[in-house]
Amino acid sequence: MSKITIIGSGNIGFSLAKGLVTSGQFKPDDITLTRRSIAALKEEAGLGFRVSDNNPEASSDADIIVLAILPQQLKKVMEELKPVVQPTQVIVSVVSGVSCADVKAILGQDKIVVRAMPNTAIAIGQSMTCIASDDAPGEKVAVVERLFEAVGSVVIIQEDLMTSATALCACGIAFFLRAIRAASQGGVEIGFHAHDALKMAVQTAKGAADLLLQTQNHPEGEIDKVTSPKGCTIAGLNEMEHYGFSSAFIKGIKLSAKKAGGLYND
Ligand SMILES: NC(=O)C1=CN([C@@H]2O[C@H](COP(=O)(O)OP(=O)(O)OC[C@H]3O[C@@H](n4cnc5c(N)ncnc54)[C@H](O)[C@@H]3O)[C@@H](O)[C@H]2O)C=CC1
Ligand SMILES: O=C(O)[C@@H]1CCC=N1
Repeated sequence: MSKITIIGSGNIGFSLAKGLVTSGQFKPDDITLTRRSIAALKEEAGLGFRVSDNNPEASSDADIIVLAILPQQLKKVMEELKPVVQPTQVIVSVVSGVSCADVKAILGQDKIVVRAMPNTAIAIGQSMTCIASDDAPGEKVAVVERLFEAVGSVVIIQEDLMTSATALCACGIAFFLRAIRAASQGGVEIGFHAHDALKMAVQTAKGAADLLLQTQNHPEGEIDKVTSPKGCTIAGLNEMEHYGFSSAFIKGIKLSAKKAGGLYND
């Protein structure tokens, strides 16, 4: 069983830790979570995770070190870790906009660095995680692939597509959540109590996603099955398109991708 240290128990770091335990492949005791203050790690400690406010100490005996801090916090943390990180350890960075070369520039060219871009559904084993490395595919990348397969789906991509993956998948979960909220707000306007409207919108979204996952059909093919001629679905869809629904989604994803690429030196 690997020992994992997650530097930065924030939204994604803690979600990853919870997902790994829920997967049954790790015990809380196998995972160390760090923050700048121990007092901020009360919830983590209560769940049985190891906790620390000392990044070098927490990383020294880990098989896998996950960097899960903000891009702006990374340089300082890497300087702290530099004296302890070994070439036998696998460093996984989930930090947006920071390349493997950026990490190696501080931690050393002999280090194994793999980038991973998960989303917060990792907490329930439903992440879409993209993985990239600037090294030739090998056993260490396979280790990271298996780690993230325990908590969702994995696609291995070229490193230059990592900011695009950030926008589509990591930011993307927020975009779909906002779409669900909008649907539920529409539901309230047409007569449902908020909690019913939300439940209906959530299950409808889940059904749409599962339909595509299970049939592998194209969304437009499934939409064609819903839009009866002269019917109410096509009327609603076209009204949304007149107001720029698809265009707004595409523009949002493009802006997120642009922003994701520039966060390290922000
Ligand atoms: N939130 C998300 O859905 C995703 C975030 N990411 C990336 O993950 C990274 C973290 O993002 P979030 O979790 O959203 O941010 P966050 O702010 O929730 O988490 C960062 C954590 O790092 C801790 N931290 C700060 N300085 C530290 C230090 N010196 N030592 C130890 N811990 C320290 C903070 O206390 C905080 O708990 C970012 O680089 C982001 O781009 C990647 C994929 C998804
Ligand atoms: O908003 C952000 O910058 C981070 C990266 C991807 C998801 N959250």
